[in-house]
Amino acid sequence: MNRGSWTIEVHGLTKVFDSVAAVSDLDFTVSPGTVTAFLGPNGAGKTTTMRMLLGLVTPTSGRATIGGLRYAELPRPAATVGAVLDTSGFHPDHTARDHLGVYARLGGFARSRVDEVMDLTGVTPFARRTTRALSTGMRRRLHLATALLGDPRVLLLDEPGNGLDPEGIAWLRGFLRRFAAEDRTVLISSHVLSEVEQSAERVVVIDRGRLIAAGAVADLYGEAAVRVRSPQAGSLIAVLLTAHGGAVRVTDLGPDTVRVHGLTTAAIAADAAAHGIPLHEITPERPTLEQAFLHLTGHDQGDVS
Ligand SMILES: Nc1ncnc2c1ncn2[C@@H]1O[C@H](COP(=O)(O)OP(=O)(O)OP(=O)(O)O)[C@@H](O)[C@H]1O
Repeated sequence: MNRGSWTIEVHGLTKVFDSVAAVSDLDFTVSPGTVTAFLGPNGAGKTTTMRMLLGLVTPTSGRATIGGLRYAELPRPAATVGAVLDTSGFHPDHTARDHLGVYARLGGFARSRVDEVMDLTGVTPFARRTTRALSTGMRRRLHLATALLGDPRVLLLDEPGNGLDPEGIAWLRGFLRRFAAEDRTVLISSHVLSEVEQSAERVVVIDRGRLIAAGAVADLYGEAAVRVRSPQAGSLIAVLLTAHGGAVRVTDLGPDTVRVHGLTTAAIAADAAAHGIPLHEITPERPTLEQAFLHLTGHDQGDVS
């Protein structure tokens, strides 16, 4: 299978419900081999976009394709795309294993997949419990197991970390990374940014149905800064500005503390040492993804650096 064959492509995608534009002229791609996070505040249009990718909602205009085809055009959609969009829908009297057996039959998947996906997702220890007796985290795992029955090349998960404890989140992170490393395509929506920060390498950020940013997680952070505390902060500023001119920007944070933009910690420390200026603190700073996100979506209170 050639790389890129299961790329998700969204072009000019728009969905208007009555008078509400849930998704507006959205463009992005999600490539195989990486975990991509789909970020946006509540109501941003993430679920609607995923539903359009799965053919559950008809776009008002534009295209949402997987491997160049609309979901309904895929030769074996259930074996190509695994998805967890909502977490209801278990028969309460079925055991976890029964549930997977039913879905394996419905999807035409080998019975052996039931045990395989239970092992993959950690469902095996509660395989014999009825679904009504499962905790939220267990239900999450069972939904994921169901989505994996067809050994899909593409995985779409809506808020997959919801209801998972820290151990579950760490497990999910590792699972998604391993899954993507097999050159599979993974798109996970979230508004819990700290979760995504560690599991996704790429992000697509939307707000009010519109694309805000798309790219590598690292690129979202913007300019790094260095916090410096020195009893001779004034002298240090003079030295830095003389040596580096317009490349440097300095903000006062207090009588002896400044934030320096445009220089590394090593460069600042070297200049300070060369001029005999003592440093009591020198700390690289970068906005958290949370701050970058709030900044990008215009919901912040100002400075993100
Ligand atoms: N079936 C529908 N009918 C009318 N409006 C809808 C429908 N589905 C979604 N919307 C509206 O579309 C907008 C986007 O909703 P959507 O569920 O896609 O956002 P989301 O980013 O997934 O949000 P959340 O993080 O809260 O799940 C919201 O204003 C929502 O009220």
